[in-house]
Amino acid sequence: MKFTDLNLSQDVLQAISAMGFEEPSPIQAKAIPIAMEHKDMIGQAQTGTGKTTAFGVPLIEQIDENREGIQGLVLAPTRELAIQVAEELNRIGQVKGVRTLPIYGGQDITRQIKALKKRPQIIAATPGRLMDHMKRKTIRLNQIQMVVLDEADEMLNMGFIDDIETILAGITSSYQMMLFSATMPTRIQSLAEKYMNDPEIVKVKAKTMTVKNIEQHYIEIQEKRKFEILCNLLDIHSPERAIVFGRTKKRVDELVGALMKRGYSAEGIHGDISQAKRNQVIRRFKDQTIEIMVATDVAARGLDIKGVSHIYNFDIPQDPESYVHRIGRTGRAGEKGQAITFVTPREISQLKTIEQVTKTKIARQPVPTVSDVIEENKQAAIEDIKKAAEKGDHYEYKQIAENLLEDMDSVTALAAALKLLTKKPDATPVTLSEVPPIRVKKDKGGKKQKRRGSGGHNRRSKGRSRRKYG
Ligand SMILES: Nc1ncnc2c1ncn2[C@@H]1O[C@H](COP(=O)(O)OP(=O)(O)OP(=O)(O)O)[C@@H](O)[C@H]1O
Ligand SMILES: [Mg+2]
Repeated sequence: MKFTDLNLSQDVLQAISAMGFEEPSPIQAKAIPIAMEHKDMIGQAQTGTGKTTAFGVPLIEQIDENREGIQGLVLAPTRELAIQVAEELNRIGQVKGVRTLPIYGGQDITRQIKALKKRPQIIAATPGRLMDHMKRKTIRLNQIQMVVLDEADEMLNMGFIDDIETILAGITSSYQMMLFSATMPTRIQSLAEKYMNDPEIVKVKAKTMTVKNIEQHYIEIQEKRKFEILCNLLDIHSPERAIVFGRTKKRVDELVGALMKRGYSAEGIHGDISQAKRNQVIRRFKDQTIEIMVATDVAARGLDIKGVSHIYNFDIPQDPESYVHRIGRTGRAGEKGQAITFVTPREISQLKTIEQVTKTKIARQPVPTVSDVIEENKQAAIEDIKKAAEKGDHYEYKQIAENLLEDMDSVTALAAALKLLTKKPDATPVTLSEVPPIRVKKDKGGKKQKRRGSGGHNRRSKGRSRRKYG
């Protein structure tokens, strides 16, 4: 199957080819023709398999670029995702001249109002900020023809459902609705169908919910040993880019501090960090100024960052869906990735639930020791020497080396040099607060505790909080 088989306009084909996509991914091949027939649909495919373009192409195709008014609306659960989706839609719409504006909390609203005057045809928004604009009448939803809920199961979860209903009720035109996610629990799917008109379910079937090119392991470990072991793993793996997921905002802050103390380049993202700072962290993570991003679940969904080679679940995720999305930040678009989850002895049943629901076997891995780290560092020192020897710019050391070898044999000299070159694990003392264990109790109706809030930030739960989001 080729993109040219999908009945697309020259403008969109040209944009897709400029994006470097050679052929449609399975979800794109399945979903695009159905969406182009103006049908409501629920699209489900694994993480990192191109769902954004699967809804982006039909969205752009159906926009009349010469008409005023917002015709397309994409809702996303976090600000970073709204920004990212807008970027991708702008790429797809580039040749056709379709403009998408991200609308999200934490950014100066007058700046957004100014940008809205340039008449984007699509907005990619977080619900909270969109509702602000609806109240101020700076965004009108009387021309909407297409609504997409990206991360639909999350958007229809307890924390967002009222906002979604308010937004949908504010749309006065008739529209096509598309829902996308890598996960779609049955409960949410039946709820979703209430908002849609006889939707087509478009699923890319796979044996497991998680992507097969992600190697998955867990390490059973006591709470207080987690940090040492994380450092050992980071030293052994030397990840290109890694995301470390922690359970709470405080946890994330403490982990960033502790990692920095040990000399790692890490920064954090969660809901209490200013949006400007959050955007900066993502930027610095993308350009590799920092190698480690520590995050709450605010970064679990949808984010597409090239070169994320490792995911560390410092704290086990609250539910199987969260696990799928967190580890799905690696192994995207056919790349390989590794995911490691720390499990305390009392959390083993939690791990079993994740394995059952995701139909995945997560292999147990022994706890890496300091001698594993030293072994790895020795190898690294040898590699460094080999590289330096190949480079050949050590002329001025040759005479000293020869002098040295008059006093001792070459093996002794080299062994001593290797010992000096081998990095010692950093043992700078750090302390982390204990986190309370997760509770997976359900309330009487079997529903999740209600989460409230907007734009993926400051989402406070009423009463007992069950799930802490950034
Ligand atoms: N047809 C294609 N050919 C090659 N690469 C593609 C194609 N479509 C999308 N991609 C790339 O694949 C990556 C993942 O795409 P995308 O973010 O849309 O995945 P997703 O299915 O939405 O994942 P998630 O469930 O995590 O949100 C992106 O970097 C995107 O540029
Ligand atoms: Mg996505």
